[in-house]
Amino acid sequence: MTEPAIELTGLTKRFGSFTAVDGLSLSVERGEIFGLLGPNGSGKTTTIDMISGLSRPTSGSITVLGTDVLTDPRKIRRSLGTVPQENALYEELTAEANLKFHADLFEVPRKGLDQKITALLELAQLQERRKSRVSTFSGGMKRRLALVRAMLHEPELLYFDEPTLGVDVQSRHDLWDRILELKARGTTVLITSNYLEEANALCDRLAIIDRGRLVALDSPSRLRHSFGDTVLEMRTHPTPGEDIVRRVTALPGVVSAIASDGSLKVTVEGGADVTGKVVTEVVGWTSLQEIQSREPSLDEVFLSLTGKELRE
Ligand SMILES: Nc1ncnc2c1ncn2[C@@H]1O[C@H](COP(=O)(O)OP(=O)(O)OP(=O)(O)O)[C@@H](O)[C@H]1O
Repeated sequence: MTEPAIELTGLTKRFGSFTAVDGLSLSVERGEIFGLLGPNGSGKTTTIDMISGLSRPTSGSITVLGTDVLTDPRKIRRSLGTVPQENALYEELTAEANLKFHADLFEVPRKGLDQKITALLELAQLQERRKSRVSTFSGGMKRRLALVRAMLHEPELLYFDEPTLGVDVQSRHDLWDRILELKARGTTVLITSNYLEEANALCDRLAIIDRGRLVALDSPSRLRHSFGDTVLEMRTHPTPGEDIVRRVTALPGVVSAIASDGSLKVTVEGGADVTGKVVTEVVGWTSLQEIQSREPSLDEVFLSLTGKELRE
């Protein structure tokens, strides 16, 4: 069996008496898109810095593509492509010059470089803008260029920090397609994101971390269903009081019930049977004007696990 792309065991980082990453153990399989999610300050960047060999753990171990990061951080940097949040492109240079500059930095052989740049600009859908200055690009175009620049030295593992932060909806979908294409070519992709819809659309598996600890790790769909099967959104008049919320919460199969502003949101497990009981209880106490049922969202799972919204 091939070893995982990344394996963290008991990874811990302390800054003085503050523990930023606290005994984190997980593995990222080769060829998957893996998302690291957590509220602000939960330890994502600190974890990535340790995986990239930029910062030393206080304790624990990290293996990347079979190599111990602590003994050979230079090797890791060569097998890792990184797309930082701020792109770090040279705005006054053309797209092509940016790629050539990076190729020199990573000692990419000159032979075949032009063809490689052409192929990457095609992947980024920027072939027509090869000779344009980056300062004339939209946010999405810059993000796509930064992505293919990180692929120049053909890394097996790509780290993408907040892939679509600050880009418009159309560009977001383009970027997602590019990332999925890289996965189809066999690249392992690690992303950090504050955007749950993105994590849902892209990731095979997600790790949710809070205060430096792993609180959940699974596929987006299994994470959603670990929280309940169905969310019932009910519009009522008047807003249900605490006593109704308590009664509904006590029903078998009810995971949670929250009342606010003329509505009651109930998460249930167990389908129509439970829904019927919830409705009977609610109509006994207040007037039910509308009911909708849907799948739980990742935001709700995240909130229930960490007590915080992901985007603050
Ligand atoms: N060099 C440092 N010295 C002291 N504390 C630090 C240092 N670097 C990070 N921290 C603290 O460690 C915690 C985790 O920070 P980190 O940047 O890893 O979080 P994050 O999950 O990446 O947050 P964000 O989503 O805001 O980028 C924070 O409380 C931060 O203040």
